[in-house]
Amino acid sequence: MTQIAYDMDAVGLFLDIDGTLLDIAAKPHEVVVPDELVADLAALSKQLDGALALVSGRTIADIDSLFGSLRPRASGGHGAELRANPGGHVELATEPVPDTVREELEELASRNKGVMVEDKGVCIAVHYREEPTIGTALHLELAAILDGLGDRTLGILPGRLVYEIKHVSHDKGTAVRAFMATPPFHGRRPMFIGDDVTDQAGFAAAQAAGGFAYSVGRDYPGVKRGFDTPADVRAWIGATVGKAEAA
Ligand SMILES: O=P(O)(O)OC[C@H]1O[C@H](O[C@H]2O[C@H](CO)[C@@H](O)[C@H](O)[C@H]2O)[C@H](O)[C@@H](O)[C@@H]1O
Repeated sequence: MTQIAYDMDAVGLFLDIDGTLLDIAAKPHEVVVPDELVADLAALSKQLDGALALVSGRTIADIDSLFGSLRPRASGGHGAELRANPGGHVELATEPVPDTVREELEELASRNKGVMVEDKGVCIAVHYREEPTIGTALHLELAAILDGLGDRTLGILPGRLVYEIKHVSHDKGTAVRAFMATPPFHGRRPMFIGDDVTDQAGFAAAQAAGGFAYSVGRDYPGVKRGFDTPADVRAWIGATVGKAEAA
């Protein structure tokens, strides 16, 4: 199901990855990126004069490892990394998470079965997909770690059976604003498509700039449910590209 009937010509498109473009997998490296999706994203980016960016909690290096030749405009690490031009320089908007935090998280994972730490440098994901029932207790432990270190620049962002330890100064909203300030996005209407709590800053930034927000598979206040599944998003991208090619 797709609820988007907007003329894409003047849009700057921001796409989340996990749960939006890609089906959720048991482990981060087990996601499947269809070849057709890579080709369709390249065609759609061209159709939008380059005004398409992937905006993810993953690092840009990880995005590149998944999307092969695409090397898209992108933000990684929840706004901490920005690549303004395809295949270009990756700018870091924040410092890496301090080693003291990293060490505490590794120690926590070592004594909690089912907790997996994904160290992304600028942020750290603490996954608990293998033990979904421990979410509340894990959040309390993470909050205690950050309180103990007294570092108010870091916060906890909940995602899909994951807590992201990240700098509070940057998120998907800061990434959208940074892209919208420069070509080829400047002067277009932002459209953000995402599925997760972590996408809410992106939804809000797009709407605040006079644009659109569409959710995938879940409802968020003030956001239109655009799609039921990532397969629907992929089909919509394919159809949008197809329509342009047929015109
Ligand atoms: O902002 P996104 O592009 O949606 O990325 C969010 C996080 O995605 C990955 O974790 C999530 O997807 C995994 C694969 O489906 C799944 O196994 C995990 O449970 C999810 O939390 C990624 O590992 C994180 O680094 C991203 O922040």
